Amino acid sequence: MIRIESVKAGILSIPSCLISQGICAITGSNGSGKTTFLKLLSGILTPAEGTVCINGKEPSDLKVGWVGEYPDRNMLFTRVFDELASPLRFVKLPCKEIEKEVIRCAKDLEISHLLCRDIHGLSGGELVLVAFGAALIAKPDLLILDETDSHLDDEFCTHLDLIIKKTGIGHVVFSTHRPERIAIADEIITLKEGRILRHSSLSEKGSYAYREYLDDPWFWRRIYAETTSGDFRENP
Ligand SMILES: Nc1ncnc2c1ncn2[C@@H]1O[C@H](COP(=O)(O)OP(=O)(O)OP(=O)(O)O)[C@@H](O)[C@H]1O
Repeated sequence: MIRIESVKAGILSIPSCLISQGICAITGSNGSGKTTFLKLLSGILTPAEGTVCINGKEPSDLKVGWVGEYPDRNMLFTRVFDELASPLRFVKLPCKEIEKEVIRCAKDLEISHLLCRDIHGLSGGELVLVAFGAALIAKPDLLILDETDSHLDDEFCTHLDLIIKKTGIGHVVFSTHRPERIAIADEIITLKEGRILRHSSLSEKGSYAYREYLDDPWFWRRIYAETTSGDFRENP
């Protein structure tokens, strides 16, 4: 559970907010505070007032994975293998174990063929997968995706969604400008000028009759199930 109480941080002003375990989408127009909100959850930004508590701990005490819109800007190594291995090398895991974990991670993400490649020659989608792998390999308590889907096509997003669903990470929080991406979310927070305009949850099934469909996760799951062979069919 993520618990935000009486927080003021940058543009954000949030009296109270609870986010259950699962996948949470953050939406809102440009400059509404989405990245600031994600920075607050990750511990990159400390609130000027109030508290943020995730599973009973402060964000700085958690393992957080972060994948941004331009993942190569945060990559430290040239070879894909080394980038994936870096979080494990930093915690001084034995070499044999690191190699095993990197190979497993690459296989899960279907990027084994990229392990020996230079990151500078990768496509945007491939870069996202490598950044995603480097975030996942450390088994984070919280995975944050900041507009990671901005430059990805639908098929690629579906691939990422299935991986996200399989990770079993307690909290995944992502920001997006693409309404259909809400299909994967269990909760949606819509920000406006640093305030929470709406906070919807899948557990409120049937409560959307008078709301805008674009904010309704059930609406997008139904569309998703009707238009793909994805594995969210059981939900709508
Ligand atoms: N370090 C900072 N110093 C001053 N203002 C900031 C800082 N970081 C963000 N802001 C401002 O806070 C507001 C919200 O920014 P933020 O990046 O959180 O919005 P966003 O919803 O992610 O926007 P976008 O969709 O355009 O990426 C913006 O007006 C931005 O200029």
